[in-house]
Amino acid sequence: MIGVQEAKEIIRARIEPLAAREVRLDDAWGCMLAEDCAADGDFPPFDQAAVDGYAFRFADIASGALRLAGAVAAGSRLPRVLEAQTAVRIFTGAPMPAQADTVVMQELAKVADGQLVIDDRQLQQRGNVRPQGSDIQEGTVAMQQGTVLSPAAIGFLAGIGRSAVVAVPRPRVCIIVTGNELAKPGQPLQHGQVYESNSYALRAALQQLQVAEVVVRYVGDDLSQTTEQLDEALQSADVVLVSGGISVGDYDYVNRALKQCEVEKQFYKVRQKPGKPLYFGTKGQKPVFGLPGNPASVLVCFYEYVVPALELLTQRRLMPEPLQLAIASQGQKKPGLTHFLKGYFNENDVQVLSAQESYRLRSFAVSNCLVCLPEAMESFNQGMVVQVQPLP
Ligand SMILES: Nc1nc2c(c(=O)[nH]1)N[C@H]1C(S)=C(S)[C@@H](COP(=O)(O)OP(=O)(O)OC[C@H]3O[C@@H](n4cnc5c(N)ncnc54)[C@H](O)[C@@H]3O)O[C@H]1N2
Ligand code: MOO
Repeated sequence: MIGVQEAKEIIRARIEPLAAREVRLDDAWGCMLAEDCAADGDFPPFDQAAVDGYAFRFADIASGALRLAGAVAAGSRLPRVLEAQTAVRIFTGAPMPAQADTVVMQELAKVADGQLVIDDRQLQQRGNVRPQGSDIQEGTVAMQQGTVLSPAAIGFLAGIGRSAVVAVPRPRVCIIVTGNELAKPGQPLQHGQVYESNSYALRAALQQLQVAEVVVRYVGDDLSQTTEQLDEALQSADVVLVSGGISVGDYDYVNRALKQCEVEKQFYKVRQKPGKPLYFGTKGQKPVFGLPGNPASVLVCFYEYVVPALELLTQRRLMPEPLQLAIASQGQKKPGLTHFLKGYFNENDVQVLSAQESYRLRSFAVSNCLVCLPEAMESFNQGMVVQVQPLP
């Protein structure tokens, strides 16, 4: 059995960032750009009217009245040339006619007897025009490698005509839920059954981090079923999480299925509570976690080991920074295992919650952090400073 730090170091050493690939813009939100994106043209692609009003040549105002001659709507594809001493009706986003260089807002102008009367003292040449290339010019870097694509970044890239980018993709995570005793929430329970909750907690935790695409598969306590589902998951997912079946019981088939699927064991069992029978292996580059099935063990192992793995795969920081805080109560602890306790912290201290057993989520459900008590510790006193991992 290995210690927590050693387990974390093995994960750090074995996981490589996901290879960048072409990602459709529709799927690229939250992904990290792996290329500099240069603009293929000028944007805006032509001089545009910035308001609804009238376009004309500024110099013509000095030479007398402007006659209204036609209109240009947004989307108009017919190139137009402005004749001398004329103005055209124009609308926001419409292409400026050649020769026109200024737009007056319709609220500050009127047309009388076919002639434009301007009442805008502030108006200057090129006023109310968005010049071609004023947002970005052809060949310039629109967005740099390493940028995490926000909704606005996705919109910006779409606006310069990109439909795909080379990016570190969102990992596809497959959760395999094992257990004959599991019933779906919402269905009546038979004797001996419990409600299946691990896939719900894991899916929600992954949704909250917004880094992964999640698929859930269910298997009974059966070696061939487990092997078959694991095999398919290894082919379609970037990360495989198995819930339960990793301990030493007669119906715990996950270890054998992992061997049959030629997953290379990197470690099994960690000196920690909860989650002692945690398994980590790799198939090629793909990480596989066997998460001990007790609901609190699954989630503790997710936050302590799977999230760091996702951070390595996606090259993004996902967990909040750990804190050092004074503990608000005293208590005992068995030496020889690192304990991860469900806690609640505020700016002053951290409270260790009751109901720490790994079969129950009651305290976890209202906690905001995990309190990490080191292996050698035997007891803790009020005021002792401990490491606290805030939950996302
Ligand atoms: N002889 C030993 N027995 C056990 C040991 C041990 O070292 N020696 N370790 C214990 C520890 S610690 C844990 S944690 C569990 C881990 O066991 P498994 O990973 O094989 O998990 P299961 O046996 O399948 O389930 C454990 C427990 O959790 C419930 N469970 C499982 N899946 C779900 C789910 N999706 N939703 C809700 N609840 C679930 C399951 O019904 C069991 O009660 O092993 C101990 N035993
Ligand atoms: O470690 Mo198990 O996770 O105690 O229940």
